[in-house]
Parts: sequence; C-alpha cells; structure tokens
Amino acid sequence: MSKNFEIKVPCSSANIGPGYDVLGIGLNMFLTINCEYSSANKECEIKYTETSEGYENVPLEAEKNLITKTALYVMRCNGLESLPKNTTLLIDNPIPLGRGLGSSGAAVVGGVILGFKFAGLPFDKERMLDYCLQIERHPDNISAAMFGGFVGSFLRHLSSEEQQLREVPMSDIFCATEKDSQDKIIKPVGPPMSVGRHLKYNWNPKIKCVAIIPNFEVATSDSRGVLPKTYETKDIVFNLQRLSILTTALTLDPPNADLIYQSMQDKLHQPYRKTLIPGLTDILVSMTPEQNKGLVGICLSGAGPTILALATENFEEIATAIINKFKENGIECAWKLLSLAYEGATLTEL
Ligand SMILES: Nc1ncnc2c1ncn2[C@@H]1O[C@H](COP(=O)(O)OP(=O)(O)O)[C@@H](O)[C@H]1O
Ligand SMILES: N[C@@H](CCOP(=O)(O)O)C(=O)O
Repeated sequence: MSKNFEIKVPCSSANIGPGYDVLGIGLNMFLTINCEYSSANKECEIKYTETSEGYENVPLEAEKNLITKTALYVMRCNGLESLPKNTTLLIDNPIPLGRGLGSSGAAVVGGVILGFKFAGLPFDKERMLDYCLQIERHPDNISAAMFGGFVGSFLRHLSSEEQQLREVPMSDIFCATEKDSQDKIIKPVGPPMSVGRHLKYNWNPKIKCVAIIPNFEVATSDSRGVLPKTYETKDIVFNLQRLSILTTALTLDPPNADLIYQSMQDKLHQPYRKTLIPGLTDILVSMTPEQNKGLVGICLSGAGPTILALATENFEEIATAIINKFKENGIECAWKLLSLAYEGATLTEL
C-alpha cells in the first residue's frame, strides 16, 4: 500500500503596500492536507476538520473543491483522470476565507502538490509554480506560499504560443479529460515552462506581522474588479520609488520605522479598494509610527479586508487601536500575531 503523506502550505500576505502583484510574505498559519490510504474499496473521500474556516460551506465533491479540482487539473494534464480510490483527504484550514491572507493561494499550491504526488511527478517547486499560475494568475501570494519567507516575483515574457497556453479559460482548466477520434487525450493542456520568476529577500526577524481580520469577506476577484485598467505615470513612479526602498528597508537593523512606513505607501490599489472596506483610508492614514509605539508600517493585506501592521513591539495595543477604528464602522475583527514561514510548502511522507 502507498505511504500516507501530509502537505503543509503557509498563508500569505501579498502586496505589502506598493508591491501590487509583486511582493508576498509566507506566514506561519498553515493549510494542511493529510492523505491516508486504506484497504476499503471506495472513492477518494474529502473531509475538513470542524475547526477549519468556513468548513460547513466548502464543497466536498472532488470536481468542485478548489484543492481537489486543482489536483485533478495537474493529474489530467499528465494522463490520469481521477483521484486514487481508497484514499481519505483530511484537510485542516485555519486560514480565513476571502480576507486577503491567501487562502485560495494556499489551496491552489496544496492542490498542485497533491496532483504532482498522485501523478508520481517529481517534487519540483518551479514546475509546480507553473501549474499554480494557470489558476491563481498573479504570482505574489502563490510564490510566497510555495517558497516561504519574503518573496518578490514576476511573470516571464511569453511567446505568443506560450501566451495562448496561459490564456486558457478556467472552464478548460477545470474540466474532465477529452479524447479525440484516435483516443488521444486532448484536454486539459499543461502550462508553459518556467512562467514565474521569484527571489527571496532577507527580513529583519524583529519585525512581526500583526493581522487584523474583519468579520466579512471580500472576494479577490471583486477587489481586483474595482481597480482601474490604466494608471497615470506619476502614480506608477510613486510605487516604483517606494518598492525600490522597501525590500531593503525591511532587512535593516535596527528597523527604521519612518523609512518603512513611508515606503509602504501605495497609489495603485489601496485607494480604490476603500470602497469595499469601510474605514480603510482612515486606518492607513491615522496609524503612524509617531502615534503608535512599535509600529513600523501598515497596509492592506492582499486584496483585503485584513490589515497588515508590521511592528516590533506593543502588538496587542496596535491591534486594539485598529480594531477600535473598524468598530466605529460597525465591523468586528479578530487579530493574530504572525511570523514569517521561511520554508514554504512542504510534503512529508508519514
Ligand atoms: N482550503 C480551502 N478549501 C477549499 N476552498 C478554498 C480553500 N481556501 C480557499 N478556498 C476558496 O477560495 C475562496 C477565497 O479566495 P479569495 O477570494 O481569493 O480570497 P483569499 O484572499 O482568502 O485568497 C473561498 O471562498 C473558497 O472558495
Ligand atoms: N496581488 C493580489 C493579491 C491577492 O491576495 P489575496 O490573499 O487577497 O488573494 C491582489 O491584490 O489582488
């Protein structure tokens, strides 16, 4: 019988202010997928722990669940049609759904690793990333979840043939295998090679991540939908200038709060997302290092609505101040103190 195994994927916070679709941090809250083999002759069973976020509403059918439909996509690209029989997938997901902490990124990374394992493909994170990028098409939180730590990423320039492969509609990615008249498998088609490039930056470990998590969801697709299609040059330059400083500012010791705070300002996504997140502008403007001891920077986490505060001390006070500001808008929040998950996604034989 095959060996049981466990896949572990960190949550992530993407953008970090000016790095829209570029920067991400892998953080120590993990999606885990345990695969157990048994001798019972039954279809693969998908279960969630009762402590998992939103577990009552997550679909448990293989073709609908984001983790397993992603695994099936990888498997079908490699000639296997269905999840192996005699398996149980026990999923534990503490990552809140639709809050900007990369729950879908973690699910996609977990699903791709699962698909590689079931298809008997080598554990090759670079190639796995290509598959992830067919589903979650921006590289920031996928790269952070896969590789861990503080990561910058971009998508390589693709030839027109490669671009065609990248632009396959989701309905063709999440579809059953089709065969032509000679019984040759024609669908789905795998991704081009080496689509994403990434680099891990250093990080000053004195800087911790305080996530303030409002009690409502914002779907990433909706939060991307409110962004403009074009930008003014001055706004692009504003972000590029800050991005060039931020990646090194976060490594310096002692942390320079003024430099970090200023280089986390953004003009490409946060100003537009305020329409979906009551109180966002007030929080970002009023929470400064001068007013809040220990705070070094603040931004929207991913597509929101979570706020990411970077701080060296006074974590609870900082979280409480932000929670109180959300309260003025009738919004309740939870908060978590998180550190970097340096290793990224792992696969362990049990
Ligand atoms: N562990 C999981 N299992 C199944 N589906 C998941 C899981 N994590 C996330 N999802 C799906 O992804 C959606 C959230 O994705 P998204 O809007 O991108 O928000 P987030 O910022 O949390 O990534 C959920 O509503 C759910 O459909
Ligand atoms: N760069 C993306 C990041 C989305 O992150 P998520 O955790 O909210 O899925 C964006 O800002 O849209």
